Amino acid sequence: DLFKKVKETFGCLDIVCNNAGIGGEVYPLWEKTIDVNLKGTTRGTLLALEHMRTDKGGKGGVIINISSAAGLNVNPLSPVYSATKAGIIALTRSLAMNSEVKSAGVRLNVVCPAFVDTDLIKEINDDNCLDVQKASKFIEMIGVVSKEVVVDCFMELVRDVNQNGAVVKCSKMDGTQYTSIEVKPVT
Ligand SMILES: NC(=O)c1ccc[n+]([C@@H]2O[C@H](COP(=O)([O-])OP(=O)(O)OC[C@H]3O[C@@H](n4cnc5c(N)ncnc54)[C@H](O)[C@@H]3O)[C@@H](O)[C@H]2O)c1
Ligand SMILES: CCCCC/C=C\C=C\[C@H](O)C/C=C\C/C=C\CCCC(=O)O
Repeated sequence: DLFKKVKETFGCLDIVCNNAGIGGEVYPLWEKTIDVNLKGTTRGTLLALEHMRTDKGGKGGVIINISSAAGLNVNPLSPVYSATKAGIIALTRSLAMNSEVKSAGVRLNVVCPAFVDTDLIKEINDDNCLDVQKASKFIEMIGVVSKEVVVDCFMELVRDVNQNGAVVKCSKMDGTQYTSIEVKPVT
């Protein structure tokens, strides 16, 4: 598998980004959206952890998952997509706050971009959006950030060893913001 090959080639696996994602709101595409976005990211995260945890022979590291502002806010035009992205935030934060994962030297953070200048928003259609006309107006209102803004945010979360469980939103309108969600400590 890919992670094994990385370890053989470079000696360890220390940075993983789960980025793959699609939009799809009609049957059977909405089920594929859950499979790719939520199940794919979950599978990638759990597998990466197995290879990175110091208590399992890894050297520690950081996992960055790509969610969306649609996972933080509501998105009436693509509710299934939005649900998958909310799930990614919950998965990432929960694992980041797990004491065994923390002790094993792995950090997990999540990036939540609003609209970004990529193929995903160029391909908005009746299959992945409940109202394409409204979506175009919505995108115009929210604005579109460049890929570089998202990459900068990603790199900051990789480099800053103090960041664990961070949820960072980047949007044209509000810039890059660390969100704060109350955590009730589990005893
Ligand atoms: N573009 C945006 O406005 C925006 C905003 C917020 C979050 N995101 C998220 O950013 C991530 C990247 O998307 P993007 O905007 O670059 O769009 P994109 O369509 O350009 O890229 C998506 C990538 O996912 C890959 N992919 C899709 N299904 C896959 C599968 N089953 N297995 C492996 N790879 C698969 C594609 O090959 C493609 O490279 C996604 O998770 C997306 O939800 C995008
Ligand atoms: C609107 C239809 C989107 C269809 C799915 C395709 C692309 C999705 C791209 C992004 O992930 C959507 C991101 C953000 C939109 C949702 C909410 C915006 C909230 C803005 C804010 O909180 O500042």
